[in-house]
Amino acid sequence: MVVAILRVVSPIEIPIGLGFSEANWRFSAPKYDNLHRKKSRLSVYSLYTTSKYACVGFEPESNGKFQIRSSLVANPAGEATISSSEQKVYDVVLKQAALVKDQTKNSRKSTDVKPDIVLPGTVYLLKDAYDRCGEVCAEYAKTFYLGTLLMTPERRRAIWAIYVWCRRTDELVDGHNASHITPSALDRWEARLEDLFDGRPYDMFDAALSDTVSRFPVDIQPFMDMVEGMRMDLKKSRYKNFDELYLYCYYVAGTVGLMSVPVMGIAPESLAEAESVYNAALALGIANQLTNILRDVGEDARRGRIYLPQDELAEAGLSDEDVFTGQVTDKWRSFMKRQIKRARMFFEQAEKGVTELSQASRWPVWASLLLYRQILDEIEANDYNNFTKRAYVSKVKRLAALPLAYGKSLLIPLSLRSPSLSKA
Ligand SMILES: CC(C)=CCC/C(C)=C/CC/C(C)=C/CC/C(C)=C/[C@@H]1[C@@H](COP(=O)(O)OP(=O)(O)O)[C@]1(C)CC/C=C(\C)CC/C=C(\C)CCC=C(C)C
Repeated sequence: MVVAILRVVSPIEIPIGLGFSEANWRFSAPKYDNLHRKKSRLSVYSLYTTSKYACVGFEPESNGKFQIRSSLVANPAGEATISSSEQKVYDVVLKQAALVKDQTKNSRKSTDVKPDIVLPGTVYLLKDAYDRCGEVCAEYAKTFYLGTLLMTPERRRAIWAIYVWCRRTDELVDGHNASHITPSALDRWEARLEDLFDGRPYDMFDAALSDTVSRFPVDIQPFMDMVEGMRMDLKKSRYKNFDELYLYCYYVAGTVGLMSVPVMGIAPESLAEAESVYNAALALGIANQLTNILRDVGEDARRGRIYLPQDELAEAGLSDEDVFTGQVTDKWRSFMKRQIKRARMFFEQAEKGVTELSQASRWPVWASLLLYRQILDEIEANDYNNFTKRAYVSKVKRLAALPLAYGKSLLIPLSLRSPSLSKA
C-alpha cells in the first residue's frame, strides 16, 4: 500500500496530488540563503597515521568549545591535506551550523517550534500529511520509527517528513521506476524541492516537509545535494579514489545527517560547537553508506556497479574483473579489512557527536549507529564473502542493541564529561 503511494507520486509521472490542490498547501517557508559564510580554520590532527585517509578527533578551540574534525588525506609527500571533496562538504557543514547559531543568537531556543499556521482547513490536512509520513516511516524502517516515538511530537513528525522525502528521492534511482529515470526527471524533482522550500508544496508529503523547513533551521543545500547524488548515480558506476567515493557518500547519506540535526536539536547543556556536531552527523551518514556499500558489493556488481575506490583495488592487486568474478581470496580479504577499518573510523567519529544531541533524540541515533555498525562485524564473520552472502544482523543481536542504545542515550554530553577537551 505504502509502496504504491510512493510510486504514484514518483516524479516520472509528476503527481497531481493525492486529492490536494496546491492552493491548500501554501505555507511560508523562510529562505535560508545569503548566509554569512565564515571559512573557519580547518586545522586537523590525525589519530591514525597508518592509513592514507584518516579520521581525526576533537580539537580544543580558544573559545573553550571543541571541534570534531573530519577525515583527512595524505598527499604524496605524506603531509596531511584536506581533499577537495572534504572542503566542499565542510562548506555545507559550516553553512548549516551557522543557521543554528543564527537561531540561537536570535534567542530562540532550539526546542522552540513555531505554532501551527492556521489557515482554514489546513491544520487538519497538515496533521494527516504528517501522519502519512509516520506510516511510511513505520513501514520502511520500523526500529527507527519506534525510536522517533521518544522524541517530542514536533521533532518526531519533522523527522518523518524528512525521512519520506529522502526515501522518495532514493526510490527515484533505486525503486521500481528507476530504469525510466532521466536527468530531467531529477531536475523536475529538484524544482519541486525549491517550490516546497518556498512554501509551494506539490502534494501532502511535500506539504509536511514544507511545514518542517519553515519551523526548523534546515537549509536546502543538503537536500539539493542528495538529488545531486542521485544524478551521480545515474551517470557514474566507478569511483577513481576515496575522494570521489567520499563525495558520493556525502551526497546520498551524509546529507541525511545534516538535514536531521537541526530537527533533533543539540542538547542545551552541550559545550560543543554546532559545526562539531554537524561533522559527527556527516560522519554517521558516511559510515552508514560505506557499510551499505561493503555489504552490497556482490549485488551492485551484478548491476555492473562498483562503489569501491579503484586506486585501492589496484593497490591490492585487484581488478573490476575480480569483483565481478567474486572469489574471496587473500587479496580480497586484506582489501576488505582496510575498507572496514575506514568505515569504523567514521563510526567512531560519529559516536562523539551523538551525546551532544538533545537527550530525547539520542536513542534512535545510537540505535541506528550500533545496528548499522554490526553489519561490518557480520561481513568479517562471513570471512569477507560479500559477493554471495548478504551480511545480516540477527533479530536477537538487533534487539540486544536497543537497550544498549538506550543506556548510551542517558549519558551526559561528552563535551561536559571531558573538560580537557572543551577548555583550551
Ligand atoms: C535517527 C536517524 C537514523 C535519523 C535519520 C532519519 C532519516 C531522515 C533517514 C533517511 C534515510 C534515507 C531513506 C536515505 C536515502 C538515501 C539512502 C537509502 C541512504 C542509506 C541508508 C540506509 O538505506 P536503506 O534503508 O536502503 O538500508 P538497508 O538497505 O535497508 O539497510 C543509508 C545507508 C544512509 C542513511 C543515513 C543516515 C541514517 C544518517 C543518519 C545520521 C544522523 C541522523 C545524524 C545523527 C547525529 C549525530 C550528531 C551523529
